[in-house]
Amino acid sequence: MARLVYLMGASGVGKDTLLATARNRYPEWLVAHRYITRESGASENSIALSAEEFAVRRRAGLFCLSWEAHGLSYGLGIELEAWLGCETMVLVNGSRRALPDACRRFGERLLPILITAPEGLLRQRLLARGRETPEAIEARLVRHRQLATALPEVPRVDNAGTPAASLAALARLVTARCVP
Ligand SMILES: Nc1ncnc2c1ncn2[C@@H]1O[C@H](COP(=O)(O)OP(=O)(O)O)[C@@H](O)[C@H]1O
Ligand SMILES: O=P(O)(O)OC[C@H]1O[C@H](OP(=O)(O)OP(=O)(O)O)[C@H](O)[C@@H]1O
Repeated sequence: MARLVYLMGASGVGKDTLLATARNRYPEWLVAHRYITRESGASENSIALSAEEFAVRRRAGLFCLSWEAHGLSYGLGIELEAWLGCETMVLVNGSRRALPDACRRFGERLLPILITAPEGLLRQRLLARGRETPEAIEARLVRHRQLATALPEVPRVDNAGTPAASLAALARLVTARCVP
């Protein structure tokens, strides 16, 4: 069965970096791009849309999943469902708050995984990434604190170490849950 590996975790925890590492090591894993109402950052490969463009596409049903966070809109395109239809494994950078919608849309094909790192490291990484202002970074950490103890039942990958170590942990999880 095709699976949608749905990575979640605080902003700055390293989801996009892990996806880029995965894409490099496992070209057969399809990493889906996101549509976001901001420019793409260096550690990701997202498609920038204006708020108006995003709204038009949402109304037209072009997103299989969309959510709002940090004053921005995020969407995953319906193309992803065609990819799943080809019995491929698809990986996405998702939202914890959008997980119930993802479960409804993808059912048993969904494999949710929480990426974790201590808050001090998140702040350090967000500051080093330099995409947001210090105020916006603090707001992201506040959102994270509200969600820090959420989803105790979801399998986790600790990303306090190297991307290579996290990729190995992710691959073990995916193999255990997805390979018959
Ligand atoms: N395992 C890691 N070790 C050190 N730095 C990392 C690691 N993972 C990510 N980073 C760095 O942390 C910052 C945030 O990572 P990013 O992948 O953009 O996070 P997210 O997609 O979860 O917001 C980036 O500058 C990235 O280079
Ligand atoms: O419901 P939450 O789990 O808090 O997630 C909210 C959003 O925040 C993160 O995006 P962000 O713009 O920070 O970019 P990122 O994906 O690079 O972190 C994450 O990827 C989600 O899109």
